[in-house]
Amino acid sequence: MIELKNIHKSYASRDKVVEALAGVSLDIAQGEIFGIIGRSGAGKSTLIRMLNLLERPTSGSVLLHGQDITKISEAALRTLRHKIGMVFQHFNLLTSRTVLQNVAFPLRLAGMDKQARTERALALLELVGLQDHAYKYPRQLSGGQQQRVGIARALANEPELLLCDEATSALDPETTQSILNLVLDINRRFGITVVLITHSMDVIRSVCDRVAIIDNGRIAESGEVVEVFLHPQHATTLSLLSESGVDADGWKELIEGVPGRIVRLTYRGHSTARPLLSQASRDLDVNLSILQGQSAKSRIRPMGSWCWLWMPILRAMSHWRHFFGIIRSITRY
Ligand SMILES: Nc1ncnc2c1ncn2[C@@H]1O[C@H](COP(=O)(O)OP(=O)(O)OP(=O)(O)O)[C@@H](O)[C@H]1O
Repeated sequence: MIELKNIHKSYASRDKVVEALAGVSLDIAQGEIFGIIGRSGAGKSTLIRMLNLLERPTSGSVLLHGQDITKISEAALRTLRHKIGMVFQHFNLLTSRTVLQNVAFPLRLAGMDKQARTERALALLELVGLQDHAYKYPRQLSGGQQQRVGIARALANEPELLLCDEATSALDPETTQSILNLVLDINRRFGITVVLITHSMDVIRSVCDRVAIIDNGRIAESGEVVEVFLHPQHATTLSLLSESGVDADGWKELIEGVPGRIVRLTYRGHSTARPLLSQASRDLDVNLSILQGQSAKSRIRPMGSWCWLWMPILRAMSHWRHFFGIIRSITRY
């Protein structure tokens, strides 16, 4: 649905040029929730703003359904933006307008008559669970409620793409989860493609199908969330994972001084809950010891597990593969 091709973006400030994006290429599929994560200053906001051309690339192309939107007229771009909703970190609501007026605002800009836009805004408020707050002002709502208003407003023109720019960063963990559940629900019910940027791997794990890690204006790595969590490659990914409690690099210390073979097994999906290791130990007659392991959940399904095993006697790896069948990977150290 969206293709970014070799995007560069430079900003000239008084004494130097900052290269915010240095050759970013990405594909985002229709109907998926795509997460972009990186440290502060990595280029996330610049990147997400390329998708509706709030920022224009210095070079490179942005293709939406195959059309390069950097080349379309301003009038065509205005029409296109109606089909792209955006949710902001600090909600960006009009403080002097009621909740209902805030949600109806984009409909007014699109020329819808008053009765129709009031009906649609009320339906949207019901969708986000705020039907009883229509005539309040933003200041009378909690942060989480204000973000629900922001989401209802972003959905007003029935967008096919929803951009979430740090939409949960100003919220506490419980409210964050309820907003993420709402985003997931909207994605499932209406098939809206969602691109979200965040600092948090927990946000990525909770809702995203795929993720790109951005570092210093470049894509450090990208892929299915499960794969990136189970097989992180880049130092930034490892440190972001470690901050969210996934010590994906801890095995290096474990290996030092341990005699025998060490293998790392990863498996995913429903096999996560099966007693695979004890079964394997019995059936293959090997002794093993678990040095470290973890299992985690992504979106609504179990994401998978990994563990490092110490095995004084290690049978042929092919036996293991045959035995588990569903094992994702076996790495031998
Ligand atoms: N309008 C601008 N003028 C000059 N430099 C800019 C501008 N916008 C962004 N930058 C610079 O580009 C780089 C990337 O900024 P960007 O806001 O995209 O990062 P970010 O990953 O979203 O950071 P944060 O998580 O802190 O919001 C930074 O070095 C930033 O200072």
